[in-house]
Amino acid sequence: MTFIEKLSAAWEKSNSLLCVGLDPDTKRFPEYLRGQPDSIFAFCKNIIDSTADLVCAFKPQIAYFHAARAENQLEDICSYIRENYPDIPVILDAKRGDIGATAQQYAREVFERYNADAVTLSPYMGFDSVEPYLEYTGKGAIVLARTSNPGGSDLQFLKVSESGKTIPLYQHVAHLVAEKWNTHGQCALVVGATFPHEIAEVRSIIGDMPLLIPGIGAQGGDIEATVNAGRTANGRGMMINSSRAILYAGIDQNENYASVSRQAAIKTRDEINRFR
Ligand SMILES: O=c1ccn([C@@H]2O[C@H](COP(=O)(O)O)[C@@H](O)[C@H]2O)c(=O)[nH]1
Repeated sequence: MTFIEKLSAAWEKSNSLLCVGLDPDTKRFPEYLRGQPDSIFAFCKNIIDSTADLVCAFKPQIAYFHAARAENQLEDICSYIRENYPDIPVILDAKRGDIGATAQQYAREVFERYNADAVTLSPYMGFDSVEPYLEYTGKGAIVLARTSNPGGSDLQFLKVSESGKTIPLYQHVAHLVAEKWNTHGQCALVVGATFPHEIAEVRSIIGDMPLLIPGIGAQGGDIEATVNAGRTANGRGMMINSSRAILYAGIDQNENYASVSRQAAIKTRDEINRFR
């Protein structure tokens, strides 16, 4: 099954557009897990088990695993999801971008070592930096267009000329991905929930291509405006990510933290669904 087929089936089965982000910050772990071996795996496993029926995807953020020298635990988490929740796509948030030869190695890492269904990519180095990921023909390539952080405007709002028109760079990226880079139909784009106007602009360029939308929850993005701007005609088309607001909702509850995370995920899913 390709990434897009798996995502479509997950939207259908879960009736959810929520993507839970796995950003395990050991400093924020509940007391009982701190200092335990493999605490990152244990923390994420509990979150996964308590939210799996509420999500259309999980998105591990690779930086948290690298910083803690915990790549082996990332491998275990990706395997755990595949074995126990085979219908849920795993998006590895790595924001890769490098020359082709190096990109080949990164693509091996994400698709062979971690066996993720999709990866996030920076478009800054152009098509040959993205191509090695596209060669894994059933896997997803999710390209940054308009990121959720304020500093994204430094570059993404620069005006470029395309077909005689002047448009912001993030729109040019959306055109490139939709019209040229989507060689196997497995591409998607990242647009932040903190910029609903830009979500609508990108949606008008890319048709029904999926959007990965981080920025609700801890970053304060507006769920109603996000859904109104990004949904497709069938009320889908989005993986709306929340990480910290779900992961750490209940850390003061110690062993019960994951049940509080579940409540936070239910609330977020339901709020998203209210506006679909
Ligand atoms: O534009 C972007 C692209 C990726 N991210 C990532 O999403 C999550 C957001 O975490 P929250 O705790 O829900 O704020 C995190 O992994 C980022 O690296 C993003 O925020 N913005």
